Amino acid sequence: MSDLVTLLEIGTPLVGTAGGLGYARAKAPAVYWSLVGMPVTRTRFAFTYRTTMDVCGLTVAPSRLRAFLSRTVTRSREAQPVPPKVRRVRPTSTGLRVTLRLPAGMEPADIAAASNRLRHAWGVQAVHVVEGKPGTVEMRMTGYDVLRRVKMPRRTPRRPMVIPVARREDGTAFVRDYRAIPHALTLGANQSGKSMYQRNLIKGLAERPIALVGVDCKRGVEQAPFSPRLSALATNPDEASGLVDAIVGEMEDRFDLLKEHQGITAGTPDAEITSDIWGLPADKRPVPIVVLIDEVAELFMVATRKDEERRDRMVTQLIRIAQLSRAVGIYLEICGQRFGSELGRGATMLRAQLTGRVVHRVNDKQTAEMGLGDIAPEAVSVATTIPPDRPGVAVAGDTSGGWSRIRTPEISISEVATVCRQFAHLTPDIPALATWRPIAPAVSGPAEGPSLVKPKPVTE
Ligand SMILES: Nc1ncnc2c1ncn2[C@@H]1O[C@H](COP(=O)(O)OP(=O)(O)OP(=O)(O)O)[C@@H](O)[C@H]1O
Repeated sequence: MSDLVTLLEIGTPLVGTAGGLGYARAKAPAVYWSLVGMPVTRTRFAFTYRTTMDVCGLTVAPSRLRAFLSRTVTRSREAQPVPPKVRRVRPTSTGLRVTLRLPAGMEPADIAAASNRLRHAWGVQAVHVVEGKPGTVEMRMTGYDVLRRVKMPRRTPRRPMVIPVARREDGTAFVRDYRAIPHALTLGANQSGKSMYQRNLIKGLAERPIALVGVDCKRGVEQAPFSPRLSALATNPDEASGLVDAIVGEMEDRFDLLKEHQGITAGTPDAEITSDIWGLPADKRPVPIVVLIDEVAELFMVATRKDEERRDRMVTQLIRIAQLSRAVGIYLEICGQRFGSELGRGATMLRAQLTGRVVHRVNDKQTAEMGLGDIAPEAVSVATTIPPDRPGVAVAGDTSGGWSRIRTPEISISEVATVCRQFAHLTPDIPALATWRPIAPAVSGPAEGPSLVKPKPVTE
């Protein structure tokens, strides 16, 4: 049987030129996988599954009934050890997905512990093990390094508040699901790929009926190109302070709206009382708002006592938003190089509310711990080993303690700016933000006009 596999492996390259196949494998790994790698791996898997699982210690002793049947029907003295039953094998554009039914006495961690041995046995790039329904696991094999040149999967979730941002190393899409994880933090050293991550996110958000608010204290160099799709943009800490106050105002208005609706529904039999905006009728529901804060440390910097007061006030307001705003559809997306107690009062309290974590390459273990230590401690060391020649690679942790390596597709700032212009008609008019004006600069100089605020009618 293994001869047949070897024949396939040797014979296939002989059909074309060996050099040509090597070239295809390096330059177009997805095409190579579909045409060559997948049929070879599938055959190899089918013919070697039982022996591979046996040598990897992934079998259990047969039940008494099986041993009895084996003795009486096949007349063999010894019944074979039993590997997990293969429920389903599904080829994908990046690998093979195999669903296994676990025999009694085996747990998903047993398969996960052997994933490196399995990868070598079947000659694939990686084997990831994901728990399924009780008693089942899915082995996700990838045929090539899907993080080398990233393309998003063709089929990604299409729910309004679920934004595909990057690809996981098991080939699936990494999504930002705002209703499941309202607030998130992205960390990383210089040139590690944080802005690329935000660009991918903004591109996905811009295409949906969601309000985007920017805070970019690098004078707006990252976010100003996206201004046709931003409901407001603050480009220095003073403006940011005013904008955060305006967002708190909007949050309070939305709570009043919810309360008012509860009053109406309380008197109406059969009407559902809701405690968040998603339970409101669509025509009454305010548009969700995502607040994108780039380089958060800038908001904490202080030079004078007056700055310190402003900083403390703004951080308190941000903590209030992070604690309360989920119910009213306001979400925070914060990005920075580090986010620890050294930033100042309130930093760790705010960080604790940002439960979505993505950590790019970092310069020290301490920064990785700031991002992942409290939610996925095993992932801390993984984040410290991201190589500098792979910008955009990051470790995404989730609140269940799980984590995965991800990478965003490369996209230029002008491509995202084009998408923002194309979808500018989705930029909603948010009353509380419409009253916000950038605070006049403290030092004399050309005053920045109120053009930073762009209320626009919603045309859906
Ligand atoms: N996913 C990716 N794939 C390929 N190249 C990437 C990816 N992400 C980032 N890069 C490249 O890495 C470089 C740094 O990316 P980016 O500007 O996003 O990093 P950053 O962390 O925001 O840096 P800084 O903190 O200095 O602003 C850029 O040249 C960018 O093109």
